[in-house]
Amino acid sequence: MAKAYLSIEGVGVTFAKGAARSEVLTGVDLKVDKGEFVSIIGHSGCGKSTLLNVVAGLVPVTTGAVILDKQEVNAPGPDRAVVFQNHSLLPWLSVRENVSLAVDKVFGRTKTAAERRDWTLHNLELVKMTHALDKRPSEISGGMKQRVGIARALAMEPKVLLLDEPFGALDALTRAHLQDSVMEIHATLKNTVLMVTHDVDEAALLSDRIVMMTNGPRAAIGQVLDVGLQRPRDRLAVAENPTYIHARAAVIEFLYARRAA
Ligand SMILES: Nc1ncnc2c1ncn2[C@@H]1O[C@H](COP(=O)(O)OP(=O)(O)OP(=O)(O)O)[C@@H](O)[C@H]1O
Repeated sequence: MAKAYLSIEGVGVTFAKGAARSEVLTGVDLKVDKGEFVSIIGHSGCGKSTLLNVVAGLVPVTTGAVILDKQEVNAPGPDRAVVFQNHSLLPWLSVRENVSLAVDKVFGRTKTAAERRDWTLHNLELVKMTHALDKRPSEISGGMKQRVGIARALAMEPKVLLLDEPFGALDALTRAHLQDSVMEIHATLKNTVLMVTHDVDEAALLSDRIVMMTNGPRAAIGQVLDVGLQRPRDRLAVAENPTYIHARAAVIEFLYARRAA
């Protein structure tokens, strides 16, 4: 059998503080193919971000391993770019500089200065932010900041894009625009994406598969749903689509009937 591109194998995480230990994740197994968009959903505090942070290399596993493209993950790296809920842009740098800093770091040896400039612009074009190149983060909206964060992550050409509730702090309309942008980018770049979300509609609209986690402590994967919706997906059209309605209902049933917090 072909090996998965990203493989989470028997991952368990226990946090220890002094004598106190809390086992947050146990026996998490998940295989993600190249180009797949996978969402992780579950009740608050079950360990979704912890799992994403393990893949990012920010939290060490207590048991098991994460293998990405045949290499074991044990530290953060540019092959796994993370976009967090609250933007992490540097306030003293412009939009362009926030992205070019990452581009220079990753491609300083392999691309010329002109290529790096073009690459920075190209990624800001992908998220429709070239109108604000010289603005600082304090001068742009929350949605725009998340767009820049996504451009910065994409510009690193990661093997996996890790999204930790990237739209969680945005109003509904901005959120919808950003979700559409992420779908367009995914259609163009065919990148591999792992996204944590609380939002059932978002998970059903964006994902190929939805990973549903059991409640913590000792959270594990309870069920994995194949969404089975054709792409490209249109948010208005899917609302009437039986496959979408079924996927949504299955996640709601898991979260609120079988795993009520
Ligand atoms: N560094 C840490 N040290 C100790 N405990 C931690 C640490 N990080 C997370 N936890 C604990 O692990 C559990 C899972 O947290 P995590 O943030 O992964 O959950 P989550 O499902 O992403 O939550 P939410 O949906 O509310 O963001 C929580 O009980 C949290 O307090």
